[in-house]
Amino acid sequence: MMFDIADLHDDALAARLQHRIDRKTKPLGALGRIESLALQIGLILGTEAPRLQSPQLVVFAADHGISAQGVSAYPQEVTVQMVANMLAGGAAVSVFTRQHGLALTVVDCGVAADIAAQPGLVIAKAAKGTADCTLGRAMTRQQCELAIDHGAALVTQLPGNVLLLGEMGIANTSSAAMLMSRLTGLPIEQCAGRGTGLDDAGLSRKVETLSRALRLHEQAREPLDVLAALGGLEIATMVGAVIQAAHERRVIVVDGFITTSAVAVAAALSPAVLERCVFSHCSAESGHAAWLSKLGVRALLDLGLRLGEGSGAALAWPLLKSAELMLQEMASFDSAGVSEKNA
Ligand SMILES: O=C(O)c1ccc[n+]([C@@H]2O[C@H](COP(=O)([O-])O)[C@@H](O)[C@H]2O)c1
Ligand SMILES: Cc1cc2nc[nH]c2cc1C
Repeated sequence: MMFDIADLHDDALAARLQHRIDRKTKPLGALGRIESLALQIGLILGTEAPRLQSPQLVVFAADHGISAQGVSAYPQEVTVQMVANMLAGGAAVSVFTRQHGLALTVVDCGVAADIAAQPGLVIAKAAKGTADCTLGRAMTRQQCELAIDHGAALVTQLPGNVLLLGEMGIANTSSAAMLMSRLTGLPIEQCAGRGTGLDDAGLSRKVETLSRALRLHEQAREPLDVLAALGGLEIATMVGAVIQAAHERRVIVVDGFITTSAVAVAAALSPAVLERCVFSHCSAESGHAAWLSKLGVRALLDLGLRLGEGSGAALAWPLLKSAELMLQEMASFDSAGVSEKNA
């Protein structure tokens, strides 16, 4: 697995892209964040005329041993039930990917139950769920590395140049919150949220449980150790997918709190990964805003979303498409014969 991702610094290309954007028929800067998005897409794809091709939304699914501690508002079997729903076309991510013509793949990275082979499903199971990390490591180092390899191998098989991240896993906001706390140094109270909808008592119990797990794994400090001790199989698989996609210079669309945890681990291994990431939205999960700001990034949307699945990434897709088409199709002051700004 390659962890050294080159940074995208290309001042000449950045200047050419910015010039193209500035010559479009609009007051300077008037398309706001769509302009910076177009610049970013051009830099990732390494061209003044970027084309987004064959966008792939991948949902990484797995179960979490820590769900036995009552840290989620829903039971573990919802993971496999929602995978079935996604494949049958009835989940939010199924609807939004269909709406926008995005390819949808669901990956069983470690769902406790076995799922029958079927179209749209990839089986890349490093284990049948993680162990309860309040009692020991969530994954062995071997399982964790196998999951990372699965994610990288999967991306090499996907067409196109855009990867949209989604995930499904009951209790995975617990893993993501612990990763956030350990990677950022923020106290767990600022990282853990209500997830699928815990009440106040449930949230207190979750914070107490996660504090205990963090104390048990006090020694885990290096990114891959932290991931193995506290992470999830879907998160580890996403880490591999993100690193591979960054290496191949794909545009990576990051969804909510859990997909951010995978990107944060990947960025801890190789910071230039972040230059390839577009953050679709700021999740309503309470730690997400602080994490985005710690990472030094800004999300496109703020819609109160807290679903996961890649639903936010799919909703943000038309904005990426508009940024691409702005560069491609919008006239310039010269081509349209529009008068320039007053001197
Ligand atoms: O993406 C988010 O920001 C997000 C926030 C809260 C919940 N989720 C989804 O809800 C599940 C995890 O919530 P929980 O309460 O079981 O830890 C998992 O399937 C996620 O996809 C996702
Ligand atoms: C119903 C349901 C759908 C989900 N999609 C992603 N996480 C989820 C959690 C639940 C509980």
